[in-house]
Amino acid sequence: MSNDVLLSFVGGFPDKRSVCNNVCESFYGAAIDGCYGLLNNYGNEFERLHTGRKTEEVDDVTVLKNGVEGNFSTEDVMRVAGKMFIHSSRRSIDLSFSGLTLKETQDVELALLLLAAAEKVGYREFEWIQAIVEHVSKAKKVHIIDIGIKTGVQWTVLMQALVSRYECPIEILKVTTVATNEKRLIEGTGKWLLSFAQSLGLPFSFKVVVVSDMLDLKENLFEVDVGETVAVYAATTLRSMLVMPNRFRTYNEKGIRNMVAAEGEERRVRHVKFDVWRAFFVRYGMEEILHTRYEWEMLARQMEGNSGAFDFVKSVIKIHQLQVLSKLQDQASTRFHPCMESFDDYLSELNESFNGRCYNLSGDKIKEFVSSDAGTAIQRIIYYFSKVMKHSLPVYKRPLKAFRARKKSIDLAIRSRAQGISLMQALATRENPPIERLKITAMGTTLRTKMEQTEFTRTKKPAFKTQFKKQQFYRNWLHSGIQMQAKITVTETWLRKHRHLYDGATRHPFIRSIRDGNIDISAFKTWLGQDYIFVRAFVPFVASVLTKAYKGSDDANGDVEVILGGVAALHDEISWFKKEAFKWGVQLSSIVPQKANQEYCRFLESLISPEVEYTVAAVAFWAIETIYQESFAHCLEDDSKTPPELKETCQRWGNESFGEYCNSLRNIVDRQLEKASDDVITKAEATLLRVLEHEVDFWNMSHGRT
Ligand SMILES: Cc1ncc(CN)c(N)n1
Repeated sequence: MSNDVLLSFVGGFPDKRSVCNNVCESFYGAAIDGCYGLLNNYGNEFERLHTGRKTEEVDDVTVLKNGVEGNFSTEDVMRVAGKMFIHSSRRSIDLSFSGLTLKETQDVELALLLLAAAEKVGYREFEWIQAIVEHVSKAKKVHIIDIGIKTGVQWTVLMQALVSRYECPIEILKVTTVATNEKRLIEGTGKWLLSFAQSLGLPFSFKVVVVSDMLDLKENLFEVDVGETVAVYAATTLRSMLVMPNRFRTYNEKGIRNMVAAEGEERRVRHVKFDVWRAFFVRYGMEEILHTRYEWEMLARQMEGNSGAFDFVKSVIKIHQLQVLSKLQDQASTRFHPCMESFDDYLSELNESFNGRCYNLSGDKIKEFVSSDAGTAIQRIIYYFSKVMKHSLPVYKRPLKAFRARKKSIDLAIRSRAQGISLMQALATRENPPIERLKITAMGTTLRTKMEQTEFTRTKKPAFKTQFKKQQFYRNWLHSGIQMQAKITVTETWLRKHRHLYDGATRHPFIRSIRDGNIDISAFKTWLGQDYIFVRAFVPFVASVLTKAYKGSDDANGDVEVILGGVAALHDEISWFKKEAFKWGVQLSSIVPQKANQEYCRFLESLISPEVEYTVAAVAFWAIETIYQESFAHCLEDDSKTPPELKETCQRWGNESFGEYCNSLRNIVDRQLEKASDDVITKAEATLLRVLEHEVDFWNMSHGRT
């Protein structure tokens, strides 16, 4: 098959792609992966579709029989089904007029079922991440080699799980990805992941290995350190290799042939039954995961709770098995390859492994399929697995969809806390477009109290394990609804959006010099004197906010009390400045306010005006206090080297109760913003930006910079 043909194969899904946009990208990609082996022999037909030549013949299934009456091979079945599948969104093909016999028609229908079911495999990504989570549960240094990273959103799930681990705190997560092109895009992914990891406090590193060709990949390109647990993830690789058939073949076919087809010396791997497939998956770096408790034990347990996840992961394997089977059947034509002689054994082993555990296909139904004489073995297995896959319920479907949604406001039904948290964090760190609101609706009748208690906040509990225990309740949950809302607040959105500026204000070199213990004391004294002047100007401003709160808020939420506390604390603060100035020999009465300070004080004064809305003034107040809180708290972190004589200063703003006070201010602000007009929200955001700029200027001034 030529490159072009493969390209045209990818391009053969235009309608569905345009409908589903990004959400379906992996979906169809996976379908392509999964069906590749089944479809890759039908290049001529796909080529015709792609190039526009003979497209009219699509409906003419008899043509596809190549005129060989009564000799409709598996290949023919898959070719017709593949074509119908691609065109199914445009128009249906009525097989009754195709010249196919009833049996041939049934075969095509079965194959169509398989293709339709294969679509579902796209959501496997998250299942595999979950498997990785299990696999690295004892590892302190985790190194993910992601061959073909995309948005990277799947790693947020892993990050969340790693930081939630109690027993075995994670030391570092490394992600290395491979790029042949799109390096810039990948670096963007890396930046985003880094900021996500930072938001979780997770040590993280991201590296891109650039190769001009996938075949150049060598182990030593990945800087694997001693003690690292490495997981290789290649969710999208196969798909991308469709446009590079030689690569695909190298990865795919050699493995298959070697394991199941080669004989004598050539045959290096001798496995039978499941081992064949396990070995096959080693080629994709998946064996370890699929072998673990997760695959064979934990997932089996889930099945008792009627989870579709089990079917789902299995189905991924089975799809690939089908590829092999179809190849084998083609190669051996009348009988299966020696290693597959026990094909019926294989089926009955499958039967055993599913029996009693598989939700929809347990017991009689399995027996019915597996032991019936209907059709050929391959038809039975196609039918069997397509049914299995039909019932798969990929639990991460919605979060993934939601993350990729370009909307600013997302409303979705979600079923577990783990997903909720990951999604929230992923959304919170998403830059384009910044999320404004996430509304989560949980449905249920049983476990109502449990659901109501579910906080969508960071948790120390391993979220992934509990998630599946709950699955047995899903069906009940769906009967009636209770609502929970986990909002992304306006302030959160702003801080995300203006992260750079915010970090500039809270991690300024002046602050870092305190934290690193190399502060120039004269700079500190400058700051002390200037800030005393600032705080004096701050008093009337805070008083004006208090007045506005009294007039402007319904006070049901105690705004006035919180702000009054702030006013009262300023009295103490001014006394502290005097004492501290005395200690450092700073003559407060002779301090002349510098330009940056003057401008900041003027800005404060402008906010005192009654024309400035309470909400706008409150935003400024919250931001001013919070920037100091975050800055000085940074100097008190465990690894800081803040000089002892400056600790008290840092404590003043960096202490926890000041932090709580800032949180109360933030709640006030968010409540106000919630009901504010667009105009006020716009003004408030502009005010926040101005505060951030003034703060940076203030640090610059103290630090001796202009
Ligand atoms: C410049 C400045 N910004 C904020 C704070 C904290 N009230 C302060 N004292 N000085």
